[in-house]
Amino acid sequence: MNGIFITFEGPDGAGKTTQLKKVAQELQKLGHDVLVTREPGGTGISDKIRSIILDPANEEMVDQAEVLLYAASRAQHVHELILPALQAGRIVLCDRFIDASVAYQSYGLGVDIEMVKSISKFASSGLQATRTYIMDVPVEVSLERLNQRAGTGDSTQQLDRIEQKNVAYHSRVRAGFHQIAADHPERVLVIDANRSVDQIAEDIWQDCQQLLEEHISV
Ligand SMILES: Nc1ncnc2c1ncn2[C@@H]1O[C@H](COP(=O)(O)OP(=O)(O)OP(=O)(O)O)[C@@H](O)[C@H]1O
Ligand SMILES: Cc1cn([C@H]2C[C@H](O)[C@@H](COP(=O)(O)O)O2)c(=O)[nH]c1=O
Repeated sequence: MNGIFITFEGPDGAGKTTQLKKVAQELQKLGHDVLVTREPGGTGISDKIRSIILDPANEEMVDQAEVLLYAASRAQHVHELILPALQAGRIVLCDRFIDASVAYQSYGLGVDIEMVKSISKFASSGLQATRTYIMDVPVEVSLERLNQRAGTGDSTQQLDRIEQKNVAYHSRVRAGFHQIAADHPERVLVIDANRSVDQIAEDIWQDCQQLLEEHISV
């Protein structure tokens, strides 16, 4: 496969989308063919599944259904969109991927980690990111950012079913991301996201340039 697969992870409201867009702009300026996508979502079917998962009205959703719905969304996303893009040599920037299932469903909800990994591996046919940036901020900071964003009155930015969970849950998720980074130092870079947008972008872009040098022969 010729393309490069880069994922952005971290707690809700950490600033993933903001940074992903900046990286996409820089890459496009250099003439790279970039695909920006997200999980859950990215395809018609995956987006329909996303709306079921995140709907605050679905409060009775059991953990098993949650794991499988994320996996179903991922399966469609990987096979319909991501793999063809990578095969075509594109750079794929994805807002969340398998690490989110491990952090949220295993560390957050307590679902068996080997089960979550195994279901995710099946869904993605073993696809793994080349590089993952974990945006790390204290939970109070990320939740404050989300609350501020929700306060803008834009109905698409209201807190979803996962974002509405309590601080203890979000703290377990953050700790989960730290553990994932410790388990995969060759792939994962933890970024201090409790800084200005530009400072964070500078760190990520520096690493990205190195990644490009390693993966793209000129
Ligand atoms: N470094 C930063 N400092 C302060 N505010 C920020 C920073 N980065 C992003 N924000 C703001 O915080 C909010 C959340 O940012 P963003 O949507 O990028 O986060 P996210 O991690 O993608 O969120 P979600 O988990 O909902 O996808 C937005 O209102 C954004 O403008
Ligand atoms: C892929 C994936 C995501 N989640 C959670 C993380 C977030 O709370 C939402 C997605 O919303 P975002 O605004 O697009 O970040 O879903 C999860 O729990 N498990 C997953 O596998």
